[in-house]
This record gives sequence, C-alpha cells and structure tokens, in this order.
Amino acid sequence: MRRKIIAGNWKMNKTPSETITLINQLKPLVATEEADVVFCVPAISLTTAVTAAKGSNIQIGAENMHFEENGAYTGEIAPAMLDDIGVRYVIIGHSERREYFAETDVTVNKKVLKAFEHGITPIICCGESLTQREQGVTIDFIRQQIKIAFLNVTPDQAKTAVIAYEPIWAIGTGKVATSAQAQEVCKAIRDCISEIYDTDTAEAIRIQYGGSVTADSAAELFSQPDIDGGLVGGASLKPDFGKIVNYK
Ligand SMILES: O=C[C@H](O)COP(=O)(O)O
Repeated sequence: MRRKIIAGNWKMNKTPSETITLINQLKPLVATEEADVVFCVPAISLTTAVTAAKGSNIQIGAENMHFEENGAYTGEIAPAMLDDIGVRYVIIGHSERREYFAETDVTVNKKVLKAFEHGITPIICCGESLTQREQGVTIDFIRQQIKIAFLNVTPDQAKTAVIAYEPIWAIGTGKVATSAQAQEVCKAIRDCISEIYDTDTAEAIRIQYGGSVTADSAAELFSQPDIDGGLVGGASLKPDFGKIVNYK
C-alpha cells in the first residue's frame, strides 16, 4: 500500500512574514499520520518555512532548482543550497516553468538526476494541453515526458520519486478532471514506469493528480487506485487545505 502524499504548491504567493502566519494557521489543520504533507513555497521563504514547520508533520519543498552544482547562473538556486537548509522535496517541470521559463523535458531530466544526487525527492510534473487532449494524443505525449524525465534514473531512485499528473487545462481554471480521466492517465503513467523498469518500481512510485483540486473533489480523486495524493495550487493557501489533506 503506497503512502499518500499531498503537496501544496504556493507558486508566487505569500511573503516570508505571511508564510509564518499561514504555516502556523495550517499546522493543526494538516496534522495527520496517514499521509506525507509537503508545502512547496517560493525560494525566498524556504528558510523561514523550514523553521516555521519545525515540530509539525509538514515538510518543505522548493518550486524549482538549477541542474548544475554551482557557478555563473545569476538568480538561480543550487540543489546543495536546498539540501543545506533542510528542503526535502522539489517540484520539477511544472507546466508554468515549461511555458514561461523555457523548461524542456531535457532540463527536467537533468534536474531530476541532480535532485537525487542530493537526496532531494523530485515531484516531477507532466500533463497535456487542451489541444492535445482534444487531438487524442494525451497518453502518447505524457509517455514521452515520463520516458525523458527518467533517463538514467536508477530503479531505486525511481521508486522514491513522485510524479504529478497535471492536465494544463485543469490548472487554476476550476475545471477539475473527472476521477475517471485522472485515473486513466495516472494508470498509463504507472504502466509506462513498469515498462521502463519493472512492476516493483511501478507499484512503489507515487503519482499525484493536480489541477483545481478542492476539498469537494479530493476524496473521489485520491480514492482512485493509481492516484496517491495531490499537488494542490490555489486551495493550498487556504484553511481548506486541511480538509484536502484529511480528505477521508
Ligand atoms: O501545482 C499545482 C497546480 O498547478 C494546480 O494548481 P490549482 O490547484 O490552482 O489548479
């Protein structure tokens, strides 16, 4: 039985001071022993968030990182910097990074490899656009994203990875995928991992759904056999996130 993992992606929201307030507000609401709970916050608030979350079940994740160790990359954050301050997860290849910051499947793969090198768990995002869904190429497109993201990743590393399936048309739109749509793609992702590695790896890897998840939709989505939790945007900034974490 895979342990659920429910992560909030704060995106570009909340100042460091607001981060302390929100974490203190959410701490009792997201308390659970049944799932991993991760808050992915803006880089400037990571240290603050790690301190604010101490003593709770909340783990802190970054929203991005660079794939090089260090060097002349003005404005970037290196994996060792995240590791040094106690960041345990990093979102990689979110569709907003792909769309606005030119991330590609190849840079996603480099970042995934580097995150593992530093013992940071990658939350690897994939997902189709509305056009791709309408053209019937969703599964083909996502299989390609997954195959490239996992190039040279060992089976032991892959077992600990998290994949977030986020249909682009469902992000921030209020149009949540139906549980059948989400399950179909998450199963296809697991089948793809099984083809790349083996059934043990496919059974171990955790696959989240993301895209307009709310307290109302969480229970049905997270009860699907191949959905192991969620990557939540807007609703992770509200007390409702407590209901999403404790969705049962
Ligand atoms: O990473 C989270 C996703 O982009 C979902 O965002 P949303 O819940 O606001 O639709």
